Amino acid sequence: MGFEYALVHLKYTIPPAAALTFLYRPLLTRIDIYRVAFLITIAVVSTIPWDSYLIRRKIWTYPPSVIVGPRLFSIPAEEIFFFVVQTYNTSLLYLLLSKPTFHSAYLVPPKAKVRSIKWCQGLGQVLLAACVLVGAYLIWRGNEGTYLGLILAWAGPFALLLWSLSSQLLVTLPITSTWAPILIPTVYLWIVDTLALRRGTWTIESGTKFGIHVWDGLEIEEAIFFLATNTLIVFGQVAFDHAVAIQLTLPRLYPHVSELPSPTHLIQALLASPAEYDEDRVEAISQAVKRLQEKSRSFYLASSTFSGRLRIDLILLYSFCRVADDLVDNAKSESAARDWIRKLTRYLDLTCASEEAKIRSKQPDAHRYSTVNFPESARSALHLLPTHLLSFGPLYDLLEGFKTDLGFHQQPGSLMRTFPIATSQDLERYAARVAGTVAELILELVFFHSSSSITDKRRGSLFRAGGNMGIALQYVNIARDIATDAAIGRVYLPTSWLKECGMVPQDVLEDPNHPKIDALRSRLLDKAFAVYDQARVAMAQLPSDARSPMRVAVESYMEIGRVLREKGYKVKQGKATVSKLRRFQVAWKVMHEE
Ligand SMILES: CC(C)=CCC/C(C)=C/CC/C(C)=C/CC/C(C)=C/[C@@H]1[C@@H](COP(=O)(O)OP(=O)(O)O)[C@]1(C)CC/C=C(\C)CC/C=C(\C)CCC=C(C)C
Repeated sequence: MGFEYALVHLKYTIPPAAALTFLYRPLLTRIDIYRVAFLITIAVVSTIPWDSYLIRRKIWTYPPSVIVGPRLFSIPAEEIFFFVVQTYNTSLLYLLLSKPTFHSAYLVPPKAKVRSIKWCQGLGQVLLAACVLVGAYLIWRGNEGTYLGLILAWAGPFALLLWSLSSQLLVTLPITSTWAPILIPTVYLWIVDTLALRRGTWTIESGTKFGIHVWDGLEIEEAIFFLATNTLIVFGQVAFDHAVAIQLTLPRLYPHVSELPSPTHLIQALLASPAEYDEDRVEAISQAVKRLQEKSRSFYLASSTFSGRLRIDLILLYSFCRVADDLVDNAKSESAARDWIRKLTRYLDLTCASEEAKIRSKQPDAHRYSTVNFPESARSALHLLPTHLLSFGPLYDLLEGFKTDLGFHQQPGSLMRTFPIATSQDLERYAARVAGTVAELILELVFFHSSSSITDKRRGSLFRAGGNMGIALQYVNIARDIATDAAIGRVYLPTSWLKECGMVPQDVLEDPNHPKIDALRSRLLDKAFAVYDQARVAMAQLPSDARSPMRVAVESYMEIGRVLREKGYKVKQGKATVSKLRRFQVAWKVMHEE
């Protein structure tokens, strides 16, 4: 009896497990626990017969003096623990690194890459099938190829199966979701293995190995073993994400998705023919994520903390708001902008009419109308707005808010500009319309998708607080954009505030960085933080599954306001920016506060 193998765990496998648990804990959901437990079970069950065979054939051995004693099918308890802890560590690293990845966007290959992806998929299948055959041959031949043969013949079929089911994602996902979680633990375990072999904690017997070393002390078979097992774990996790993404993204095929889908349902989803997918929906979701990633780093980061269908619907809501705002903002003239608002209103009218008539088959009139009246790049954002879950009131109010922006346009033939934000009340009304409404829409999605029930009274108070929070965010937005808004002839600082400093809106257009304007920016930020401080208390009443992600969304935007209050902040494309590291720190702090 000895503790040498147990010490390997104490020194090298348990500390990373503890560190990864600490890092991932605030993001951990029930489905994460389920998937890790599921994979550990498969790893243990599939490895026991194989490992037991290896030990009985004395391909690898453990001197009795290094293990505590208990064995299962000849496998020391420490070894069984190894299967568990390795699967746990690699899975958690995968979950951590792939958190920002939105798997729904990868279900259909980009049209330009279809051929090269198909080629990679085929090549992968050929290589993995070749591994299985080579493995079988080496076992049949016996002697020094036996250990490698046993690794290839055991891991190869699992890898081939998982690759065949999920290569579409494995080929297209960012390497942070594939190669990184495979290679980081593999190299780490190579180092641990080298140390253990050198100390004699476990021994690979000669006669069944090639005797080739990757580096001094690391047998080629051991290197391949750890690479193969980590590959299987990551392939398994990707296949899980793939199956869940198919279910979540395609409500027509999967109207109801269980929070913890059974293995049968997961396999059925993976086996569903891609020909059945709603390709337009997948394509539109990919466009929406791209739009979010390009246009709002704060909400993009926040979106990765939401899960399930709520995450998809929030991204679709963002996409609609962004497209509508851009159509109006980028219009060449006031009348063109007014025309976009009229068209957007008409589109909502038609959608609302079909919603009321319970025509869910893609609202034919609205669809036809958008095809004729909107640019192609905007259409999918309109079509996929989850109107069946939203009230139309806030959507119309949002468009009403955009009308305020039209007040800034210069009248044709006149040098005079008008400035519609005359008082603090005008500012508040404007912010309530363009951002309070957005908060209401977000909350409707949260309430719909949440698993916990919530009373009407609480809903009402959350809507009120949410509306105020939207106002706070909009104040921050205005404080950040004083210079960029001035460049397009807009001044959202109330004219009455400017007057108190002896200024008129025209002065802001001419010199948006004037010291007096800095003072007004501070005044606006004080107002923003006062509203935020009051509204924030209500966030504790949000459904528990959405509470932290909602806090991340709010805090990462309010952080822009905190940056603006600091001297010498960094400006990118005319706007104050929050560094990536700082945004992560904010999200991290919020998630840990729970
Ligand atoms: C996580 C995720 C994907 C969230 C989606 C959030 C969403 C739907 C945002 C809509 C953004 C948008 C384009 C709206 C159009 C009107 C507009 C411009 C509003 C301003 C947003 C700023 O976006 P951005 O900086 O990209 O804009 P510009 O570059 O200046 O064009 C706003 C500042 C409004 C944002 C308001 C909210 C997100 C509401 C916040 C309130 C809550 C989350 C509720 C909190 C709940 C309680 C109970 C307090």
